[in-house]
Amino acid sequence: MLRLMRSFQWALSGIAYTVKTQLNMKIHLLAAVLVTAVSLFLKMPPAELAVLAITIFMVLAAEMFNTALEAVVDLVSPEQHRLAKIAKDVAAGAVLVTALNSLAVAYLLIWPRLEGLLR
Ligand SMILES: Nc1ncnc2c1ncn2[C@@H]1O[C@H](COP(=O)(O)OP(=O)(O)OP(=O)(O)O)[C@@H](O)[C@H]1O
Repeated sequence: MLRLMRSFQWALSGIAYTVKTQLNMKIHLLAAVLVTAVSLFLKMPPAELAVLAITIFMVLAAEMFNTALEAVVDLVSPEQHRLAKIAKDVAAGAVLVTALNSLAVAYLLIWPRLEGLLR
């Protein structure tokens, strides 16, 4: 039980590290809070809220994997290296892909409802 609690604590400190050190993570979290508030205000059905939740957590998890990979690359290759650049750029690209996906999901699920309200 103690081991489980320690692992949980370490996982939380990984989340805290990412929020503290990565500006992008702060931006993702702000966007997540705004999208959640708007979707609750719009009284979206549970299935659509679930899609939004999956989308939001995918972006946050991708940013954390990116941060972890950056740390490993800086550890093993503090000097410039072609492969270090590939690793960092591909990981950053993965975050961008999840962010683009979140824009598509917001456009498909939230925009039609907001547009309906504004009419
Ligand atoms: N050891 C390295 N060798 C080669 N290129 C690197 C290395 N470290 C970083 N780069 C490249 O330099 C650019 C900037 O990387 P850097 O890590 O400074 O910022 P970042 O990727 O935006 O991450 P963050 O700002 O979150 O620390 C990226 O294209 C990255 O791939």
